[in-house]
Amino acid sequence: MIGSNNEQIYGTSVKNLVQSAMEGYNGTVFAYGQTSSGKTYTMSGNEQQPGITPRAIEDIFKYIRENPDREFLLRVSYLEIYNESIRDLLSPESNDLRIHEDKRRGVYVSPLKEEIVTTPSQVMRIIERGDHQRHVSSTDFNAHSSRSHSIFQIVIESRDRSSTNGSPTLRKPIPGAKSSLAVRVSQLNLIDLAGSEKATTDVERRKEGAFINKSLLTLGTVISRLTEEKGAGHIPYRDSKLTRILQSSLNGSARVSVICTTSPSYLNVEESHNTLKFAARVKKVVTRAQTNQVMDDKALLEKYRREISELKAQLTVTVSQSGESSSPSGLADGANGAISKEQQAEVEQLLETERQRHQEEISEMSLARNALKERIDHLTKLILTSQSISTKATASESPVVRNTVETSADGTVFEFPKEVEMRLTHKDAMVKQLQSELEAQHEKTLLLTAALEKAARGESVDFEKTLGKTELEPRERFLMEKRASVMSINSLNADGSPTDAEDLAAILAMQQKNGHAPPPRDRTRTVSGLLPIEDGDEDQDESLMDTPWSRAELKSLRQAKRELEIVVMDQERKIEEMVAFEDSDEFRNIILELEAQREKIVLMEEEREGFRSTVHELRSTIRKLELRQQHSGSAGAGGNASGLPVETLGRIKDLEMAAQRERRHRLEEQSRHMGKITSLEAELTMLRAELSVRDLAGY
Ligand SMILES: Nc1ncnc2c1ncn2[C@@H]1O[C@H](COP(=O)(O)OP(=O)(O)OP(=O)(O)O)[C@@H](O)[C@H]1O
Repeated sequence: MIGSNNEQIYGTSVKNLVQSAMEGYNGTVFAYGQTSSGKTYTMSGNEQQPGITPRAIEDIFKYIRENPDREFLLRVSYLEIYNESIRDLLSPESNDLRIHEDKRRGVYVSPLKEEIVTTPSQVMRIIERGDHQRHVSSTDFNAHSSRSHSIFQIVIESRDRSSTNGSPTLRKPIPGAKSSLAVRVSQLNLIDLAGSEKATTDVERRKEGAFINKSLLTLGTVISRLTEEKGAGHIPYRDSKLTRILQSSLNGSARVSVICTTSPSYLNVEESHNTLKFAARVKKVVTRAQTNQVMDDKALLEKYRREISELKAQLTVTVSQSGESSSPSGLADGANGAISKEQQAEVEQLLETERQRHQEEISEMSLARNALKERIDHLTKLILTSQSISTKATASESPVVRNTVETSADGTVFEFPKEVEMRLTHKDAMVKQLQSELEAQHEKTLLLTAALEKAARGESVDFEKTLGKTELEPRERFLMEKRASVMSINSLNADGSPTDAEDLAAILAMQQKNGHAPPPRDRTRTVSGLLPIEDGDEDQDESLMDTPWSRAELKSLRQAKRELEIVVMDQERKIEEMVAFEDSDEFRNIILELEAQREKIVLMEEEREGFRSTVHELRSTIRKLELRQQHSGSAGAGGNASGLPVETLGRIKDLEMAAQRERRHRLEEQSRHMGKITSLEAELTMLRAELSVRDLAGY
């Protein structure tokens, strides 16, 4: 249709076919026409005008939503026929896949990769991935010409939900009634054929053209034979890979829709005429499509359903067994009557062995139970029902479980549950808070050091005030706050983040191996207390993701989280060590001694002051005596040069010498005290250095 829009084409030629495919009829849609006439535009379209493929996918999921009485399983594959060889576009390393034929399935190709899909966006991502692998090149007419035939196939399996009744194995099989558990399997093929051009200058293109022409020529012949009035004789399906693959669709058992595209250009009138002739022939092909009921175990849906019910039955058995295992053993009863001590010890030994065996059995069963649950969840997620699709849609709209989507360098799309990210952010905040508290503590230590240095220099320091400054909160409260911080981190662990004591122990062991300080002895107890192992944590994480989750990515997130926990523990340890050091007798003794020294210095200062005033007094006495002597000398009295009596002079000399001796003694004493303060200070510095080295080694 020239200039027609994709919505119109889909509505008139494809919508009903998709509906039939959902009801169990095979369906094939292909776009046929010369190069650059709009085949790819019709099949894929663009954002403004989505083509047949995205519209069909939307309708498939809409159908599932609107049919609550059936359950579905969707598988997709994407193939390409290039130069008469078949490649799997979802497994690009594949080369020339073989075509199989059997009575039941007819002619088919087994793709290397068939993906089970649960959302429309997942299907579109798969198509995008396959498109990157397609053979596209520039022709004389089209810069992005498809050089291959592409076949996007959706296998739709469905079954009546009432026939499963939630638990198919509980139903009694009705002898001979095969169809009671019948599954409908249909295929929807969406095919974008390559265009052909008559002439090209490029050798490679000429070879491609020959193959493309061969396939399309055979397609034309097959269609012609199918419409011959006398009834088809030999139909050359085998003459090309394309007709071979389409054999099941073209032989009348499927619904087929052919979209013929023509170029509006006058220059292409001949090709357009050929296309229209092809379209006219195709219109005459009569098909008698019928639904495909599958009764054997080839149907995946049936297989999954059966597997789920078997697993559920196993789970029930495991649960009841574990219940029995955990019930107390009857061995203890009646064994205590009149038995000897040895017998009693033997019974106790037996009980202990029995208890251990039960414990092991219980843990094995719980592992098996988790594995079963996981498999059931996985299979149930793959089976689509109207309810599961709506739940998915609601979940993706919900702001609480919205996922963070990231695309890696190779284009892989990862979806991270927002909750996991939030937990990590919380932990970051906690670690930051602890770090700032550590810094505050460090500042307090600096204040104390400065005060001690001042005291050592002989300056007066108000220790009460300094200590008051550094102890704004009582020590007990400080410790309690630390513990509260750590406990709130633990509670984050407990609310679903998976922790694994063994992994943690391995990380700690690695740290020790790398020469880092081992955790304190009682730390092992704290570790297990800090990191409780929650049964079913993994399940919980799995349940956070209703989209495919990269296990490796999850593992590295868990690892990062555990490393953060270790950092937090180390910080707690450092804080405790610091506080313990400040609480220690060693630290207190140093402070007391410094105080005593300071008091001694103050006393010495006072004494020195006393001496100074004595000397001053003596000097003034001497001065007075000298003046008096001068006065009496002028009055004619005899005596020595100073005019003072000899005893007085001797006494003054003695006093002066005693003062000198005392001064020397005080100075010596003072320097001795100073020496002691310096050595104490050195000792304190050494202790601090040792503490810092231990802290560093702790990282
Ligand atoms: N109905 C249409 N409306 C608007 N643009 C169209 C329409 N059909 C085709 N085009 C444009 O024409 C160009 C060629 O179309 P397209 O690539 O779909 O051709 P093709 O038949 O797939 O070619 P080839 O066989 O070489 O792959 C594209 O740029 C496409 O966007």
